[in-house]
Amino acid sequence: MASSTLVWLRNDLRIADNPALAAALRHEGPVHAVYVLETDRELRGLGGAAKVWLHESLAALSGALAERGVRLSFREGESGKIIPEMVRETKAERVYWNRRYDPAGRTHDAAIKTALRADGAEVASFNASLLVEPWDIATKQGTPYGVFTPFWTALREKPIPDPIGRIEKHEAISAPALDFGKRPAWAGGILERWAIGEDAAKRVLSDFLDDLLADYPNDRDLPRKDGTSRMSPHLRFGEIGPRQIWFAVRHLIDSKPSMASAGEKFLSEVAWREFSYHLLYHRDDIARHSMQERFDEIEWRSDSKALKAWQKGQTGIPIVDAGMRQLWQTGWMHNRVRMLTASLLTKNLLIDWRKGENWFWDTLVDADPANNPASWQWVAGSGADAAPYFRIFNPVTQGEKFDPHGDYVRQWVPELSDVPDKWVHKPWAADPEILNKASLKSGTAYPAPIVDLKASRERALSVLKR
Ligand SMILES: Cc1cc2nc3c(=O)[nH]c(=O)nc-3n(C[C@H](O)[C@H](O)[C@H](O)COP(=O)(O)OP(=O)(O)OC[C@H]3O[C@@H](n4cnc5c(N)ncnc54)[C@H](O)[C@@H]3O)c2cc1C
Repeated sequence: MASSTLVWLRNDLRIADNPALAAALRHEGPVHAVYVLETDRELRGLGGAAKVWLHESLAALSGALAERGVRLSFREGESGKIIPEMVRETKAERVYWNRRYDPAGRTHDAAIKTALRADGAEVASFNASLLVEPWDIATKQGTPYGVFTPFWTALREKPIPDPIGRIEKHEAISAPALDFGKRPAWAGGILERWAIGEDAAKRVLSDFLDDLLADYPNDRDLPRKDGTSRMSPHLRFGEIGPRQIWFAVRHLIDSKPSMASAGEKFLSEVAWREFSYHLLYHRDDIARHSMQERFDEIEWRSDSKALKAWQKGQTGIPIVDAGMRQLWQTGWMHNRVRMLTASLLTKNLLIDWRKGENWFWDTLVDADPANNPASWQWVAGSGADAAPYFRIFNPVTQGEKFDPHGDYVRQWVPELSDVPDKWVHKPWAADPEILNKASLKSGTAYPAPIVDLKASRERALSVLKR
């Protein structure tokens, strides 16, 4: 009987354009796949919302793999032990996986690779999750990029490999039942909102390109509109890869040149993800260390009451509370509002960006090892190519600009449903009668702001400029 191959799945939960899986299926013998929910101490474990997504995604993938003759196993524990065990159990002579790019993950994988090779296995790794490997893109001086725009210019010059076309199939097997344990009670809002898995990812992309891309440059900043792709959790778990997105947009532009500028804008956002991965790969643990060292000297405030109010969407600043409630209920938040909530925490409340990053890590379905810390550091001002420390978002004027009629606020903060547009982003300035009426109607009073926006802005400027 031909020898077997083990595919170790991580952030690549798809059949199409999955180089490790495609390589395994080119061999004749049995192909096994495993996902390990890793508990190794040196690795960052998944957050709660991401785990909910993961389980649904694996359940969908298990069926699709079985149709191609691949049995998926789900294990929880230390991958450093489980992968060699699986190799023994399946008598695999080959082990394939797609790469990850965080420093701890890379060191971990390199050690596993060395141990497996010492035991005689053939081990190979591939690129499933980036357009260009981080070591294949560098400045003229040969150094990594620290600024987005030249990075994007360089990326556009690079040849992007076509997604893998045909994939071999082995004889179908029946899909194994996977045991993920009990689903948390709060998962309902996430499962209601999202269709999860590779087929859903393809549908979401195609609907976005057909219906929303043309208006994306304008609509992407309006939180009430469904004007962005919502591809982020699908990309996070690799239910779709960036090469598939890249070529779908390029083909669309070729067939419909009027879509060129919207298509380019969308691809430039996908390139921000690439840039985050470039930073993740080249910098030292961006979830723990500020990229600009002086930010690790800042005396951040310790204010657990304010942190809790922020997490629960009870700060009294409407657009911030709307965003934090959207996050809690659906596992996702609009990009503009992510910036505003992060700015309130790190600037007005002067709370360490890592506290916010951790909360997002636990509550976002798209919690991404590169995008999350890189974006938090961008807002805090501590990152590469970050907003300068003195750029502090004003959530009132931002709300008035991007949610002019307060539709987004009213959707997530029902206490403000009856507050007129003029006051919806600054209810503290309205006649108390108006607020009393609104809270009587909704049955809950909306809190007063936990921080004075003007005074806290001054405080942030004086602390951050030191
Ligand atoms: C504080 C903060 C935390 C964030 N945390 C995450 C995170 O954990 N995971 C995550 O995927 N994104 C994160 N982002 C970036 C961005 O908000 C999301 O990628 C975007 O809102 C996802 O929605 P979408 O797929 O509809 O985006 P679209 O506008 O449709 O963009 C398409 C894709 O491009 C990428 N992209 C878009 N904007 C950015 C950006 N600013 N930076 C990096 N990549 C981008 C994403 O992969 C996204 O799915 C964060 C932003 C901020 C300000």
